[in-house]
Amino acid sequence: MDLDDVRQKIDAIDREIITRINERVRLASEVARAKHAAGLPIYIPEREEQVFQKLSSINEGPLTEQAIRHIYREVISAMIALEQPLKIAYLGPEGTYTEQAARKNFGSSLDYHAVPSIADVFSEVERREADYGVIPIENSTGGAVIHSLDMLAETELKIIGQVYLPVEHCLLSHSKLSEITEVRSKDQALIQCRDWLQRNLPNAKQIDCDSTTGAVVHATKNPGTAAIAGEIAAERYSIPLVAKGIQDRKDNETRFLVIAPEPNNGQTGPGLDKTSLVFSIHHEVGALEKVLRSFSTRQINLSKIESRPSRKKAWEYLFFVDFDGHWNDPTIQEAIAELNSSCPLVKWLGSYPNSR
Ligand SMILES: C=C(O[C@@H]1C=C(C(=O)O)C=C[C@H]1O)C(=O)O
Repeated sequence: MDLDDVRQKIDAIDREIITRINERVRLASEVARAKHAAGLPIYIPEREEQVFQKLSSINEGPLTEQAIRHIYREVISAMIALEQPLKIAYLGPEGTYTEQAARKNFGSSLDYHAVPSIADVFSEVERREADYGVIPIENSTGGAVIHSLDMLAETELKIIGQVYLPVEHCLLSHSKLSEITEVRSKDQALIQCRDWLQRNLPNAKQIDCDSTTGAVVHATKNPGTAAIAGEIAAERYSIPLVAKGIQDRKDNETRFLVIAPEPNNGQTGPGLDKTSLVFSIHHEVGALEKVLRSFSTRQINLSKIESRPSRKKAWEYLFFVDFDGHWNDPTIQEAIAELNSSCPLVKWLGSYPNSR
């Protein structure tokens, strides 16, 4: 192989790619401006998912579907940033898994803003200080993030997207494993590493912190202490990795939600959307079963149900469900009409692309 020859070919292809990418950006900008003039949002999750789906169907490799998504995610992110400086509020501080999820969803060109609590993410978007918010909602090992569920029941904001992020926890410390007497992290991370901690640090004190990053900052200053956090935090705070992949399940994943002032306008397509809903029931025999039957008789697949105290009256509950399909699907509207006739509360939380 003549190296120079191949490199010349690569250079020519690069010229062509840059021209074509800029052509694509110009066209998307035109769409964006038209949307802006019509008072519509520039960022349309369901349209992006359609683009990603189309790309995977035409991709013949060797690049993977995921690699193609990453590349296009960045192209779209850069176009949006050219047109409008969208601001994304996320549960911080910088370096949290929620920041990784936000960047995975919106790409690296937007304006990211860390806030100290889940409630602050909601209020930033409610006050229009941020265009979108990103919050954790559930982990495959540790379960629900109850604070997020409680906030969703109260807010007028809508869920417009979801992000799944594989979560690999690391033990970070300036001390050796045998010298560690205290481990700090966010409660969910401690729960996800419960068995590992029991086996490897049975005598260490476990302390719950507001964020994994907060725990890392503490560990950088206090010998004998360790933090559980992601590898990114280790790099950012220059603290050694004592152990990697310490979560009890290798397939540990967290699901995050993107929240916005307005719901998505359109559907992604048949079988490609998910809907979240919260409802309450009367204290009657079979009330919950009746609701579930409204879904099952119509072949609507429930992917999750979670109950929480209503926080209005003792021993009254709210039920959070996720199911396949879009709020505007006629079959789903039929099921909702049944719920409305028997439930004191039925609140749509949003419909969004059911992408991984
Ligand atoms: C250009 C559009 O807007 C944005 C950019 C997209 C793109 O570059 O493909 C897709 C969806 C939107 O987030 C559009 O709605 O078509």
